[in-house]
Amino acid sequence: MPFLRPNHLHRQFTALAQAHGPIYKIQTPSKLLVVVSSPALAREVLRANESTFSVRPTSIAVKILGYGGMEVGTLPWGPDWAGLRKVFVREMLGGANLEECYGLRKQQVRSSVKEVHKRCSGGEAMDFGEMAFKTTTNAMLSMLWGGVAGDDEGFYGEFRELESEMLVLMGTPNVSDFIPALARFDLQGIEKKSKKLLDKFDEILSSVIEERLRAVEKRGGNGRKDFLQVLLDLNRNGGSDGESYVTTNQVKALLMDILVGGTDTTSTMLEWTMAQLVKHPDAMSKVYKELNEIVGQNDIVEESHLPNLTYLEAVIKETFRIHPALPLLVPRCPSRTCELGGYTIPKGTIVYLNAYALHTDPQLWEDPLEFKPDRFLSVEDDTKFDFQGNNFQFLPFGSGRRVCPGQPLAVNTLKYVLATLLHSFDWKLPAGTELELEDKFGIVIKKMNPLVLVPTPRLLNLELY
Ligand code: HEM
Repeated sequence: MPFLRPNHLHRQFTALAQAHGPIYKIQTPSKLLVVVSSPALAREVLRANESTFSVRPTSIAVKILGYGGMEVGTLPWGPDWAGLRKVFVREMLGGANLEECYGLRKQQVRSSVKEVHKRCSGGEAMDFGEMAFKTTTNAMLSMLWGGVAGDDEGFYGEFRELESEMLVLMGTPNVSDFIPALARFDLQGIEKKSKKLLDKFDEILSSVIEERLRAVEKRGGNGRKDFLQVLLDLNRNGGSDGESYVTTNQVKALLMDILVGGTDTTSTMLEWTMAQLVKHPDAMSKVYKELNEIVGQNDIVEESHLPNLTYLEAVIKETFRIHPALPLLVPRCPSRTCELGGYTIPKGTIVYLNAYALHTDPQLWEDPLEFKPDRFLSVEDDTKFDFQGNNFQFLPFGSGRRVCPGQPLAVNTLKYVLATLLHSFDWKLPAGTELELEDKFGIVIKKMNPLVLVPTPRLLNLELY
């Protein structure tokens, strides 16, 4: 334990697997951690024994900030989790609903293009990651509650601050979690800070809900079917199956799932993908060629173009392979003592699946640390390396019954925003600067230094901006 370096944990876990094999344990003062790093063992955890491994370890901060452990990510496997997950997957992120929200996403993405274009005229360099975060957050917020607050700079700033505070609290190792006897002293103040932070989030969510209820009462409905309205309808009437009723706190917890689970992860991947493209001009030229062929320079990118952008998809997959946003996925816990790889795993052990180790294993991938998107094009069966975790060599969104339910939304948003920003602008490093790809550890693995780029318009028709 004292030898672990939090800043390089996924790489250190990978090196330990090379020395000690695909399953090993780390003993902390009160918890046993097990790290798994082979496709065969990942399959055992995520598929063969998935009902045993469908519980997540939780922490004091995560529990408080998830409305008392009410959100999909922390609920233990069982009817409550299954009910909420069904609402999430079918009612909110189901294909038809995602399509219905396209107009809302598009509005936000086009407004980012406008803003970048405005800043282009002076040859200004910009922090690409910051812009990616803002675009993604606004796109998500517009789907959540119609962008009521998404256009508001003050709200955006406040949200940005609250979210990063939340990630810090969730990611800080808490003595109270490791030594429960000390929990009542809250030595690091994490419990107190988490409660205070939840109050702030709750104030925002309550006011958004109240505002919507007032609007609906006044106008008899505002005609919009964003996620908030879907949830409020379920809160009032239940679902079409006569079940799927959600309480007001569950509505808030589900909104938090998207706000916190969806924005930082997706925008971080946008930044990494752009960084890899800037670093690899050959791949960048191929992306531009594909955009010219599929979209053309006299049109704008629409989501209907996305299925045909196969090279861009390969670039995105290759980026997920080398820079998985959650390299250790979200840990699991066996609900009973069981066997894994010939070892006994006691109930309650924290099991990490090291996706980074699987993604960079030289036995599984040729030149694993090289950026080669073409490797995803030469796969005959295109479901082989899908984002659903059907191949245990490639697990950026996990796999099995607890696979990331936001995956379709995340990949769609990532592709759409990236295709639009690339189609509209050329992106270069400011003169005299160099690009490095160092990362920093956190709940989400981000670039250590911001990606600063200079955009130049590439479309001749100015009306397209
Ligand atoms: C690039 C973006 C994203 C990445 C890399 C990512 C990755 C993951 C991973 C690895 C897991 C754990 C899966 C497992 O244990 O097998 C997960 C779970 C989850 N993700 Fe995502 N995610 C992303 C975007 C999103 C979005 C957009 C949402 C919401 C709209 C979301 C909501 C969730 C939730 C609620 C869970 C918990 C599911 C459960 O425990 O049943 N994620 N995500």
